[in-house]
Amino acid sequence: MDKLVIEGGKPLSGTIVIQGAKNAALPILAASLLAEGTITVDHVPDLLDIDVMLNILRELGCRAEHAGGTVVLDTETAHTSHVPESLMRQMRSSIFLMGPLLARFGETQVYQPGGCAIGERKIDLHLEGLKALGAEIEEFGNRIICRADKLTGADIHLSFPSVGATENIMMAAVLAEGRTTISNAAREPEIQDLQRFLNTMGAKIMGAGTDTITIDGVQSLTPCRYKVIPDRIVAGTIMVAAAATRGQVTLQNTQPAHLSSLIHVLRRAGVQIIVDGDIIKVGSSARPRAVERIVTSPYPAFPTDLQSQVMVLLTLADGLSVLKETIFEGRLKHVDELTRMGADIRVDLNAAFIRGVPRLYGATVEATDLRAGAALVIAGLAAQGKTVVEQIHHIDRGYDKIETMLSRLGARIMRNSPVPNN
Ligand SMILES: CC(=O)N[C@H]1[C@@H](OP(=O)(O)OP(=O)(O)OC[C@H]2O[C@@H](n3ccc(=O)[nH]c3=O)[C@H](O)[C@@H]2O)O[C@H](CO)[C@@H](O)[C@@H]1O
Ligand SMILES: C=C(OP(=O)(O)O)C(=O)O
Repeated sequence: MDKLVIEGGKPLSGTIVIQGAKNAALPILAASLLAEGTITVDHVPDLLDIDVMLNILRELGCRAEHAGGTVVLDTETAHTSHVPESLMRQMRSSIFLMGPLLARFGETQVYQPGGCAIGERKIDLHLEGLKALGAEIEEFGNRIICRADKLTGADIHLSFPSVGATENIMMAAVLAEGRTTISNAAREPEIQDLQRFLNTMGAKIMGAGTDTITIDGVQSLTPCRYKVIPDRIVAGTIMVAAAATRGQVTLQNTQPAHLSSLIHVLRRAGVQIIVDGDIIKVGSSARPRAVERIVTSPYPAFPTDLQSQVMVLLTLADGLSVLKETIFEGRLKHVDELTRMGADIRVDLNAAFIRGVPRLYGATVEATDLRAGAALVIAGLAAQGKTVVEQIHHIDRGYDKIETMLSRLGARIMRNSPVPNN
């Protein structure tokens, strides 16, 4: 099992180019099945989850290559709509295959998806949406069979603006007959990216980024070349790491508008942030200030995917901060690990009360999920002494060689080996 070894206490400094977004690339790769031919997707990060998605697509009969950040995918040869259980269980995003496979083959057999243990993560809204479009769905334990001779547009109201359900319904509705309207849709930037990708292939979708998305069904889609948006969560992770180590970092290839809620929180904590086009400069030399109340909520509010990273900054702040997690009921597992590093955090239901301490101390800690792992890496960078982060396959799901990225910013971090003395 790989580990990250970090010698903390060195401010991050330098310039970094932000990778393409995992959460945009994954649905885009699944949606490629809706067109038959060669699709090229640029700026696809080199991640475990992307490998799993490409393996599933290969298993379905597609040809897929991923080199130099570009995926070339031939979907014409896809010949089955059955996804093996072992692959489904490797990540949550395998569920994105359901909508496109149903639309293309008129039937699909999938399984309950896997993924990080951050909460129950039901898929009822995905299934209800597909049923509204005309699918018949049968569940046999973990196994789900969806069939539809024909998909027909429908008005679908989501009781919660689920990102994945919005995307799955969009993908299924693209080739349906007539108009589909999704109300209370999720508004995340990755949904806008999916709309742009599908429209580039000839779909007629409007409204992504608002809470009402309208999809006018078309007969077929044409393969295209497309570039994925920058990863706002990776950018946010680096911004917090820069602030927590009291460093100076310039981030290139960002979309600052996607990071407004984080920028607001960091400024409240006293971190200097300069935005210039697609560049964000983050600088901090003093102890951060506590932030009274941060609540994770659907976009454009503060993202759950940055909750654990920001918590690390607040463990070092002057005063008492409160951070409330409202999206996933099991996403505070990093608290115990941060406590091992000297943090003073009390959890009451879904709220963390964080009393800042002057410093954290290196320890051996375990990544319990993707973003919790990223948070522990930030804690290790800011801490005094050596930190070992275990179970880092979680981190590899979402960060393209995190140790290389951080080493370029001067961090003393190595995979599986003693840290260098730079
Ligand atoms: C690949 C991807 O894009 N992942 C992101 C996506 O996950 P994902 O698409 O899984 O997140 P959702 O927005 O669907 O889930 C949010 C909440 O809705 C609940 N829910 C969801 C679907 C459903 O059918 N029934 C139901 O009850 C979930 O249990 C959770 O409590 O959005 C999350 C919330 O911003 C992010 O943390 C993930 O990084
Ligand atoms: C929870 C996340 O991803 P997934 O939905 O793929 O598990 C994440 O990116 O933080």
